[in-house]
Amino acid sequence: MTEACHDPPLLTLRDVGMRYPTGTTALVGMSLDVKAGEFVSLLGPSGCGKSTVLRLVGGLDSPTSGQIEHHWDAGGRSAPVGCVFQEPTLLPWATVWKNVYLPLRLQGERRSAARPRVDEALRLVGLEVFSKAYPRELSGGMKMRAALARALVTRPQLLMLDEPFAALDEITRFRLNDDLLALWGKRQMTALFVTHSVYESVYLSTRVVVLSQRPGRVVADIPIDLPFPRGEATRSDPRYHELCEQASAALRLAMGEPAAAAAGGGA
Ligand SMILES: Nc1ncnc2c1ncn2[C@@H]1O[C@H](COP(=O)(O)OP(=O)(O)OP(=O)(O)O)[C@@H](O)[C@H]1O
Repeated sequence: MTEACHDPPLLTLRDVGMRYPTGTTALVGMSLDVKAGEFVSLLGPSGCGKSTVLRLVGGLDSPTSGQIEHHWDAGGRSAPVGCVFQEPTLLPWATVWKNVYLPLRLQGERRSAARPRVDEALRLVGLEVFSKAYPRELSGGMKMRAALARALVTRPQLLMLDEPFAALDEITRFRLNDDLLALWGKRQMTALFVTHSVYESVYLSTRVVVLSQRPGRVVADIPIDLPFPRGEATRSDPRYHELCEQASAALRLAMGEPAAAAAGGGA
């Protein structure tokens, strides 16, 4: 998928700092490029500012220093960003179909015009037969699929995911990892994925970016050269384990542990 990358980067963070009005400095000197077609994971200790990066990129907050540049394609019908959070945050009183339709409805699109895109998003995540179900009738994994469909329905140029599978059991998580990668390949998307899991970050990504303890900044940028498609064979590939060790060592250093411990540690 790295072949799909081209210049200029879709997203550039240049020396970004973020100090909240409460006085907490979440980010200092954070620089990052994300090229079109990449799958970049942000890995870092709890509270280091990973979600803050997503908030800034999504325009929910403005950095207190530095710049964020986007090179969105302004001509097309696709939205700049789509977001998926750890909680699926579906409207409980609306069917799956209406939940997925919501972003288009908010853009003023009529139901009949939106139907093909909503149906397509549901098909992409394998929920087409549950379109009339209510969130309470879905499993945790299915709710997350619905949240993914809602993020995909606007065909975002950058899909941002904030620990989307953290609350799911391991089997469901592995399955959703594979489904997400299949979608990423099919849609030729660009993804920015926040996770605490070294294994998940290496499995999914073309690059793993490790952040320091708060205030967050990039301390390691690890290209993941595992071939696609990824699957069960990837998890037993010695190169996968080597890269997991490398990411794990970088994370331990980021957390202030000495290099010797970092070199020997697991995820
Ligand atoms: N709206 C806010 N107002 C004040 N402080 C905030 C706000 N949002 C986040 N913070 C603080 O900024 C720091 C970074 O938070 P952030 O949620 O970005 O970290 P994170 O790496 O995503 O954490 P986690 O991995 O635990 O989800 C934390 O100390 C947090 O308390």
